[in-house]
Amino acid sequence: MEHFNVGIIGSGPAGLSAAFPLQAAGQSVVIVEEYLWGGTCPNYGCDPKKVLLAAVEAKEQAEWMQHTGLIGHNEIDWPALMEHKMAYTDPVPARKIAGLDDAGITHKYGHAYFVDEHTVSTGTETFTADKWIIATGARPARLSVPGDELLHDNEDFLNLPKIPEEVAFIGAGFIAIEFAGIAAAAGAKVHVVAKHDVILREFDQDLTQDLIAQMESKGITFHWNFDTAAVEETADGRFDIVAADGRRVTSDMPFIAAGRAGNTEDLNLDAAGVEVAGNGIKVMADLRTTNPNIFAVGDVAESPVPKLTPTGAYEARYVAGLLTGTEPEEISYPAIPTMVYGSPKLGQVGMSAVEAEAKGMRVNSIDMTPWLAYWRHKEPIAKAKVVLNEKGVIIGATVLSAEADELLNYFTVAINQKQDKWAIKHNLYSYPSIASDMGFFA
Ligand SMILES: Cc1cc2nc3c(=O)[nH]c(=O)nc-3n(C[C@H](O)[C@H](O)[C@H](O)COP(=O)(O)OP(=O)(O)OC[C@H]3O[C@@H](n4cnc5c(N)ncnc54)[C@H](O)[C@@H]3O)c2cc1C
Ligand SMILES: NC(=O)c1ccc[n+]([C@@H]2O[C@H](COP(=O)([O-])OP(=O)(O)OC[C@H]3O[C@@H](n4cnc5c(N)ncnc54)[C@H](O)[C@@H]3O)[C@@H](O)[C@H]2O)c1
Repeated sequence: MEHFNVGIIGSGPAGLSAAFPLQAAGQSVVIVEEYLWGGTCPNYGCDPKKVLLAAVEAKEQAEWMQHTGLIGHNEIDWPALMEHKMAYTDPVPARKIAGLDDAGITHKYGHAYFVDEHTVSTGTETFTADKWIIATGARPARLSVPGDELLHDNEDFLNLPKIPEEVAFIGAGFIAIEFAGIAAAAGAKVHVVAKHDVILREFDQDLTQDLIAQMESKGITFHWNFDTAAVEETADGRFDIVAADGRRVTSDMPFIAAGRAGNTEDLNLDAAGVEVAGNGIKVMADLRTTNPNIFAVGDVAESPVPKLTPTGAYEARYVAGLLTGTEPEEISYPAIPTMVYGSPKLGQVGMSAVEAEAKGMRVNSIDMTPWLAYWRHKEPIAKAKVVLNEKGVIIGATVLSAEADELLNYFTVAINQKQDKWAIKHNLYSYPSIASDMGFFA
């Protein structure tokens, strides 16, 4: 039986982000993966979504600029766009394995489960390690209603060979809003089936109203307060999502986008003394599980941060540092930007405007549509709400715009570096650009 200093279960952004620094620090490392090397984000999550979004963004920009220097109508050629996406995603697993080989990290393929607190098996091979890191990620949460098995998931959407004429997304969170925008731009008739009367409940509900209006203007239909009771196949081979009150949403392909559940069940955690809590694995302030020799990071860890690629990778690097003596006994997180890649994009970092207003703090609400960076594309909507403390230091920002992802990163740096308006103006940025407007916010 092979023995390692550290074993890692799962090769997503979290698992891989632990493996490399541990190996570089002289630890012997084994990493086990049961499906696609690289995990959710690069294979069937963030990255393929953003490849598809490139065509959506180009199409939208061209539409805004009709008769302002551009003429002619662009359409998304879905099969060609999918081929473009595959050219990015298909090589991912092999590239990840090559990276592990280059670093000399042992990698094993198979479903890993605990035999005891130091021993993990894939059924065909068994290894021991002094410490284990669980980085098994999450999967789509399912509905316990009749017909749930008829629903497709994020991986199916991101691999669709052709875009159906009519699609429906159950859920009103990140995935439903992002995929609805992509499907609508690709020519599908789109339904968003929302359990309540809000979307993206963790975001500014003033700006989500603008986002809803933008989505409706693209023909997306919202079905509010829709309590899904069943999914049924119709006589003509289509699918009905049926509400408890009898309403029906019919489409060619219904998708589930109702949150994610941590992959905890098939790990035989009891054998290792690891407890689950809520939607994942219970962790302490140093990301140790209830077994001090076993850690959990990323989507599967019930840590108090949004479940995103950067947060998972950050937790993994922290544990690697903790195990090699370079990190303290408690993790502390920097400001975490969250970004919904909708049409337009909506992102938030630091203190929200709602929280700031409740505390009587200063919030600058800014309409950026006349600003050069937005006006030149004729962007229909571009708004920011910026929270400043009593010293004029930016402590929070929410942005709604096609450019929100890049702008939010500058706010994130400003918040982490506690930049006041003088510090912000002390940076020189290429002009004119999204960044060169930073001085206007403080
Ligand atoms: C559609 C979609 C879009 C997203 N977009 C974004 C985005 O734009 N930005 C962002 O920051 N985040 C985004 N996310 C979230 C992001 O993908 C996750 O937060 C991130 O992948 C979590 O990394 P992880 O390593 O914890 O888990 P994962 O990436 O899920 O990796 C876990 C790995 O563990 C493997 N595994 C599980 N159980 C076992 C086992 N028993 N044995 C062996 N292997 C096992 C799995 O096969 C998987 O490869 C998106 C997610 C989805 C679904
Ligand atoms: N841009 C990004 O960073 C990004 C993009 C996609 C996914 N993600 C990650 O993946 C996670 C999963 O995305 P998601 O959109 O599935 O989840 P989510 O948590 O963002 O939203 C879940 C939605 O499903 C709804 N819902 C819950 N139970 C329901 C039910 N029984 N019937 C109908 N609706 C129900 C909720 O009201 C909510 O609107 C995100 O929370 C995020 O961590 C991130």
